[in-house]
Amino acid sequence: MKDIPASWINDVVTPRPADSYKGTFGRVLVIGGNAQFGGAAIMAASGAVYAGAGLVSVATAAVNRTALHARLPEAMIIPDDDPQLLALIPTVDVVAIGPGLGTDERAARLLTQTLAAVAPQQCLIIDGSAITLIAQKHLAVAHARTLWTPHQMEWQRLAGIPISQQTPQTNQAAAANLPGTVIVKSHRTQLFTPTGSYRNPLGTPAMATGGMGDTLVGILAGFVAQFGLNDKTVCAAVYAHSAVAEEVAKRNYVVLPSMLIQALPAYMHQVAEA
Ligand SMILES: NC(=O)C1=CN([C@@H]2O[C@H](COP(=O)(O)OP(=O)(O)OC[C@H]3O[C@@H](n4cnc5c(N)ncnc54)[C@H](O)[C@@H]3O)[C@@H](O)[C@H]2O)[C@@H](O)CC1
Ligand SMILES: Nc1ncnc2c1ncn2[C@@H]1O[C@H](COP(=O)(O)OP(=O)(O)O)[C@@H](O)[C@H]1O
Ligand SMILES: [Mg+2]
Repeated sequence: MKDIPASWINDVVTPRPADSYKGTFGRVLVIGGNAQFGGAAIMAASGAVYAGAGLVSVATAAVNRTALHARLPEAMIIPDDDPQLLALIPTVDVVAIGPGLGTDERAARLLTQTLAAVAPQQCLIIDGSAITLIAQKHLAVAHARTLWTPHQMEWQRLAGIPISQQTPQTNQAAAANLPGTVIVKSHRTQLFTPTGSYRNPLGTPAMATGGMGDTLVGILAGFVAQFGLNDKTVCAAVYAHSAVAEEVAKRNYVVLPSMLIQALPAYMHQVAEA
């Protein structure tokens, strides 16, 4: 397992072409946020918008509409029980499901519908409650372009490896049984792609606050939407999330997701101009 090279973020985040428009930078759909966890969907969508995704939509419980619009007017919203959602899914580049989704029957239905509707060329990010549901209900996922983002407890549920036995070796063996890339989040996150394994050398305990993983989902979605799905882009997104947090933590005891999101465009500018 090798550390993500510091140079990769510079390879990925480069100046934008002059003859571009919002369509150049991809479409993201975040599916999540029940009545209890609406903030998770807002943080994920914000991560995608502030990372530079061209267009971001959120399918969430209707009760979250006002809060989402007030916090993030750049995002479009569709109630998660709207039949039009199934027609929206094939129109995006990245579908990210799970932040704040919950694990009730309504959430399970949304998840199975989404898994069935995603097309092979689309990137699917599976996070949070969606991972817990897949583990609980033994749902089959065969989508090759999947990014899994479990924290250690979600990984225990999904892979069956107790947290105390999660090593690069055991994690790699379990990741090989899943399609796509697995990002096992911890204070030093590990990534297992079909072709390599990487460790994130960055991150700070100032990041240990609710919503930090939801934010990573958005940044991953924004990076993949703009820069394409490959190991370098995925590693760069994980690296950028922690690099921005380390920067903000130089002046702050705790880094809230909203602080990280706010600081992200300046960090990407600095990287692109370097
Ligand atoms: N403001 C919001 O709306 C928030 C919503 N959230 C959503 O809440 C749902 C439940 O997720 P949770 O992760 O809170 O609950 P989970 O029950 O899935 O996981 C938390 C449990 O895992 C244990 N754990 C062990 N190692 C861990 C590690 N390295 N990192 C994290 N947990 C570890 C914790 O002690 C705890 O018992 C998800 O859909 C998530 O997206 C959370 O992101 C928190 C913020
Ligand atoms: N002590 C720490 N050091 C470095 N990174 C951390 C630390 N604690 C949490 N993180 C990062 O914060 C994120 C937490 O994700 P997760 O537990 O899914 O949060 P949530 O579901 O509340 O949004 C992960 O990216 C993890 O790597
Ligand atoms: Mg999480």
